[in-house]
Amino acid sequence: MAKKAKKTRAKAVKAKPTKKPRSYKLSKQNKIILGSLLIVASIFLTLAFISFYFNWKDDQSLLTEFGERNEEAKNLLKKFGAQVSHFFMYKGFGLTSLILPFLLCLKGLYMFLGMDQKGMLKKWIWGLVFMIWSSIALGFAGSKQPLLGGLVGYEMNDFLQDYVGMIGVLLLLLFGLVIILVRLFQFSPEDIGRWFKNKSSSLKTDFKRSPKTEESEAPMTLSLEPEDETPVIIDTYTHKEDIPPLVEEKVDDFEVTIPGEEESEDLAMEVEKIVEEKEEKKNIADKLVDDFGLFDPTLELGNYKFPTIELLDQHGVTGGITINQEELEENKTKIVNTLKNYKIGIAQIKATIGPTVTLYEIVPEAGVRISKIKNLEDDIALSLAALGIRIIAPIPGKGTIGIEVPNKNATIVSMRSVIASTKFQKAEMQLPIAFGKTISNETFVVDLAKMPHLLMAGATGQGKSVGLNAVLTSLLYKKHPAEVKFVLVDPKKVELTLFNKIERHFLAKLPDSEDAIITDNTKVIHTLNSLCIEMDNRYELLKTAMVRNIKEYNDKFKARKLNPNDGHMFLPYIVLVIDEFADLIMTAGKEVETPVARLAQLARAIGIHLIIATQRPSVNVITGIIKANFPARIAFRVTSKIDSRTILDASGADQLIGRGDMLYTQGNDVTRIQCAFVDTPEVEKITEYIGSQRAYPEAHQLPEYVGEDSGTSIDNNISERDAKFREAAEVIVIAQQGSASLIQRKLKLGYNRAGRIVDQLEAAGIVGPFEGSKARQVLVADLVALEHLLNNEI
Ligand SMILES: Nc1ncnc2c1ncn2[C@@H]1O[C@H](COP(=O)(O)OP(=O)(O)OP(=O)(O)O)[C@@H](O)[C@H]1O
Repeated sequence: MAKKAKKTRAKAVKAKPTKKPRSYKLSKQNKIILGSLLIVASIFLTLAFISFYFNWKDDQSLLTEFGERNEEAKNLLKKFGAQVSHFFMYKGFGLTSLILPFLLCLKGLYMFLGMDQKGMLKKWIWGLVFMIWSSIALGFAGSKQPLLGGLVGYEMNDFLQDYVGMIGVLLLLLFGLVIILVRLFQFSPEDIGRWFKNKSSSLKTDFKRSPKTEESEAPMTLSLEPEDETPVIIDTYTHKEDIPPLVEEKVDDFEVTIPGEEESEDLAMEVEKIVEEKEEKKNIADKLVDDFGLFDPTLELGNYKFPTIELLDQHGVTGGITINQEELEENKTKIVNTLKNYKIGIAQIKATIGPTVTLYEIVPEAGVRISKIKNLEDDIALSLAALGIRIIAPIPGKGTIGIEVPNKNATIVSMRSVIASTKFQKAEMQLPIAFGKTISNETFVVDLAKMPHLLMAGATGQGKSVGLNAVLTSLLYKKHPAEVKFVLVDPKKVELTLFNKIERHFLAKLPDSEDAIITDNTKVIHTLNSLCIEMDNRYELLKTAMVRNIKEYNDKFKARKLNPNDGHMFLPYIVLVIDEFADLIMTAGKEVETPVARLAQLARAIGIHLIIATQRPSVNVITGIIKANFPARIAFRVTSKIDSRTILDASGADQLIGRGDMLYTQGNDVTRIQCAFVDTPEVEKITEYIGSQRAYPEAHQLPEYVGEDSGTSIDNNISERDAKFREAAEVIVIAQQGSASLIQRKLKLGYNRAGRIVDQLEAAGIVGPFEGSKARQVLVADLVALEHLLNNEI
């Protein structure tokens, strides 16, 4: 109420005719009087100051005896002059105090002549700045002459010298000079050029001017007046008789000087300098960033602590790989001898020791065929009496042949060592993953966002689950809950359950589902379709933001260039992990394959990345379309060469030794890596550590997906009816035509779903049975009857 009353009062005030503000403008006469007073004062001060400069020592003693009439001051303006000058020159600004009477005189002249005083305040401000600057400059130049810079100049100079020294003061003064030249005198390098140009051209015209032209044409001179902000005036009058008398008050913006009789030949043209309008360089986004800083997505869980390295265990021996010299020598001799038996000479041999295998690089003698060595793989394996020998002939980009021989004592690469490695800690990647260590014992870190999806395969018990845990652990150690969300699909129901603890931090789920970790096949289909919707939504957001990928989008959002009121938000990466993909394909087939393929094809730019693991890498599981969209693949040990080819498009995975020994490819090169080992208790500790911290109110919500399969076929189960059942019934009853295509059109549904609804309508007794090409009969006459029927059902 009070507000309302206030508003009406405000309106009433508004409605009143606005009072004219009182004008404090001086009359012309008063302006002349005040102007002359200022001019007189300025002359008085100038004379007093100049006279003080020469007589100040003599008049010093009189300053305290102002009332004494017998004492006479030497100052031209006597005692008063001496007092005032002492105040301004001695105690004030020294010689530069003369600027003060100059400014007074300027103001007085403007008033006296009734000139437009626009810009006068600016002149005063800059005049005073100039006075202070020159007082310091004079104080600096002549510190022994107190009257040069006055007390102000002396003290300020002294103060500055204490802090920045002599050179510092000099530099500051130079900088001040530049400011004054630019702001007060509007000085710019072009001005000098223009001034010289004008000078020379006016000289030229002076010389060239003939008496005839003088009569007919008035010469134009350009003069630059920096201070005035009035537009350019071009005086184009050619005859002095034509010049109309100008009333000064009326032409506020113009300064026109009417030339006298003898000046008519030099009719001046003033060119006003145009002062560029100030450009507003900062837009709203920059201002918001200035005020609030960049948007910080992690702010909601600002106190979130990343898991510590102590949560991970040091497996196996500490202090890296131990080199067994004997083993090395033995293997070398065996390789050399075996090759010698087949008449292959070796020019050079070099060993690189890795955690599980040692790579022997050989350079064969000239003329040896590479294929010959490749064919000896089994023979070499036999002579070395070892499993898991792999021959790489030639090693890409090296021109040597590699023979990988497993070490007798494999070293476990613990997750702790790879997480603690500088390479991982300093990785500037969007989704960094530390897989393990390469054969040359380097930590292998890749960016999942660049892969952009990962296919993982390997026979049972070879390290897939550990590999998945390594991937998830890497992300947990590097990413804030606001930056990444996991969608975990685990048909085995046991592998990923530990991650339940971080549901409200890191997991994403469907709106109405209880468990964040998906174990049931129909839910998987819903989730995959929901992710497709999320993908489409995100593309829409990217389109409106006019960016090409999630990184650019988030950067733009952080820079506050996207308005949350328009639906924009910070987009976390979504990592979809599917364990036992074969199992899903076997049970759900196309319904799983289609959304997975769609996501794999399109989701890379909007930050949804897929990791799919399978035990059975057969072609009906890893179909062509999936394979084509998963360039990054990992193969743990598989049982056959065919499986190896299915995953890697190359053999080799069948030669691995298991227990985390894996091959990674992201295109052509295949890298052998020992996967980092992270045990279940470690994962438990990490998830507990994260889970015990403050979390979001709920897991990240994926968009709702209403499956076309909702509802069951013919049985009349009310609770399982499609959400659109009632609407569809109404459409059918109104149209009195029982066809699925009508429902499809009116309710914008898919064919399958519409068909299922018709089945449910039949079960409910609303439409009759299927009648071939004819539409079904509608058994309910009108909406009232329909209402009655449906209410009775309940
Ligand atoms: N990187 C590794 N380093 C050392 N040992 C490993 C590594 N990865 C796996 N292992 C060993 O192999 C065992 C089986 O690994 P894991 O459970 O990951 O196999 P899997 O491929 O997931 O099997 P399944 O498909 O049957 O679930 C582990 O218990 C562990 O002892």
